[in-house]
Amino acid sequence: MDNREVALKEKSIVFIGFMGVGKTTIGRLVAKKLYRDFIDIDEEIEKEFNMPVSQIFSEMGEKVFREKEKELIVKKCRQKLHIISVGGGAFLQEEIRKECLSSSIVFFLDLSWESWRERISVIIDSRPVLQGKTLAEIEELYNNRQEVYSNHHSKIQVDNLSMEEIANHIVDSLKLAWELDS
Ligand SMILES: Nc1ncnc2c1ncn2[C@@H]1O[C@H](COP(=O)(O)OP(=O)(O)O)[C@@H](O)[C@H]1O
Ligand SMILES: O=C(O)C1=C[C@@H](OP(=O)(O)O)[C@@H](O)[C@H](O)C1
Ligand SMILES: [Mg+2]
Repeated sequence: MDNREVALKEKSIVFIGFMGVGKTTIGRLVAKKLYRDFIDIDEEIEKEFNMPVSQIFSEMGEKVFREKEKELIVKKCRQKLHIISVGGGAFLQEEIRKECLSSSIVFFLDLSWESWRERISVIIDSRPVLQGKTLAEIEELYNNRQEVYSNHHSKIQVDNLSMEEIANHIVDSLKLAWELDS
C-alpha cells in the first residue's frame, strides 16, 4: 500500500448541487454504507446558532450564515474520512470551492430543472433563498448556479433514481476509484 492510495481513501467526500437535489439524504446514506461519520453543514450551523436556517437568515442575515458556512466547511474538509453535505450556496464562495476541491473528493448531484420543479413544494418552506421568488426567478437562479457546480471531481445524474440507487452508485464508483488508485 503506497501513500497515494492511503491519501485517496482517507479523503473526505463532499456533496454539492442545487437546493433539494438530495445532498443531505444521499450523503447520510453513503456515510452509513461506508461506516463513516456524516456531517451536514446546515445542521452544524443550526447547532451553532441553536435555530433553524430560515431563522438565522431572517434574524441575523445571510452574511452571518455564509461566514459560519465557510468557517465550518474549511474546518471539516481538512479533517479526513468524513462524508460532508454542504448547502447549495456554499460553492459560490471561492475559498470553499478551493478548499473542498484540494482536500476532498467532490461529488456533484445533478438533477434536471424539469425533475427539480416537481420537488419544490417539499423544500420551499425550509429554504429562505427560494422564498418570495417566482418560478421563473428560481429557474434563473438554478441556471446561474450550474457554473459553480461544474467545479467537481465526479457528477451523478440523479433524475429518476431512488435514493438507494444513487447512494449505491456513489459507493460503487468510490470503491472502484480506490481500487484503481492502489
Ligand atoms: N432520489 C430522490 N428521489 C426522491 N426524492 C428525493 C430524492 N433525493 C432526495 N429526495 C427528497 O428531496 C428532498 C430534499 O432532499 P435533501 O436531501 O434535503 O436535499 P438537499 O440537501 O440537496 O437540499 C427531501 O424530501 C428528500 O427526501
Ligand atoms: O442554496 C442555498 O443558498 C442554500 C441551500 C440550503 O442547503 P440545501 O442545498 O441543503 O438545501 C441552505 O444552506 C440555505 O438555505 C441556503
Ligand atoms: Mg441539505
